[in-house]
Amino acid sequence: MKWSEISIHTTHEAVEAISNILHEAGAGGVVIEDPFDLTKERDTQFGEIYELNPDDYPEEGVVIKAYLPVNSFLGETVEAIKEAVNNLMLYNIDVGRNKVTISEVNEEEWATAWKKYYNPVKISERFTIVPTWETYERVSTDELIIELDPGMAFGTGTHPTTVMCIQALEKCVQPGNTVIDVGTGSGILSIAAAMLGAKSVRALDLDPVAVDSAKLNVKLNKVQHVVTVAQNNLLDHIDKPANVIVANILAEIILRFVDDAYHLLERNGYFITSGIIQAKKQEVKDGLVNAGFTIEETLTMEDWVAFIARKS
Ligand SMILES: C[S@@+](CC[C@H](N)C(=O)[O-])C[C@H]1O[C@@H](n2cnc3c(N)ncnc32)[C@H](O)[C@@H]1O
Repeated sequence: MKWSEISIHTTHEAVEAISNILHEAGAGGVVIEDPFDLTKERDTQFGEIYELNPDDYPEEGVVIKAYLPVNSFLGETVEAIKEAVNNLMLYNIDVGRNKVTISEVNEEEWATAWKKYYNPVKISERFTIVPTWETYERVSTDELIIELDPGMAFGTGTHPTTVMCIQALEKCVQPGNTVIDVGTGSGILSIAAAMLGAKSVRALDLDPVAVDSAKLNVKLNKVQHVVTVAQNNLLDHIDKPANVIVANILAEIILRFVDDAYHLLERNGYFITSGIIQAKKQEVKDGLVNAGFTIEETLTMEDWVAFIARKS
């Protein structure tokens, strides 16, 4: 298996939390390079003093390194790590420089390197995701094919959190529905909703890279007459009601807008939430129920959880 090294330059204060995030993201081994180690008295069990190479250590702060398997959702894993580290600021943890670098495959190569691990994949009853650079023959007449060039945005379609959202959309979206996709990334969920017959879909993301990528993929799949893509923070300033709201974002972020989602939904509307790790399952469930939702279904895949909640 091929590994990619992720390195995060941060503070002593954030070491434990970031190490946990890396472990949760599936990192194989975490290495901490702390300049304090250079000045510590050290000797081996045989009494020899051994030396560390100062070039391996940062002048200030700490560098945490971890190794991630190179697979079709390496991009998503790195994005999710960055997002989780940024979120530490919400808990008043000083993350310092918070400089994230990826090596082994460098950043430019990385944009294309993962392509060879990314093939057409059937991810639900009806949907198959096909990378733009692959040719694919439709297997059955009712198969829905999403062509995708995720670039550097999250959403190759193969990540468990995305797969569960698409499966949930298949159950919830009725022809003629209006849909809002919060944190659209590559636009994949909005495209899926349009292909399921939604009459209008709003695809929102805070990250301009995601907005550009979603616009490109929406055109590629010829659903631009249904899907509008815009830069937006969660549901801020959105006032048109919807039948379905879908959000594949981290638990902490979902909890910030459950009330907004409840108010924007039509009666009997669905709120599909994903991106939730097992440890946060109960907290999100409580948040949804407290806002007034009924949990219709809980989906799980690997260590991830998704909810289909309904406004009655
Ligand atoms: C895990 S990705 C999901 C991408 C895609 N929807 C999928 O399911 O594959 C989460 C996305 O949420 C976006 N995001 C994070 N915080 C946000 C916010 N406050 N408002 C809007 N989008 C946000 C990120 O930029 C990222 O593209």
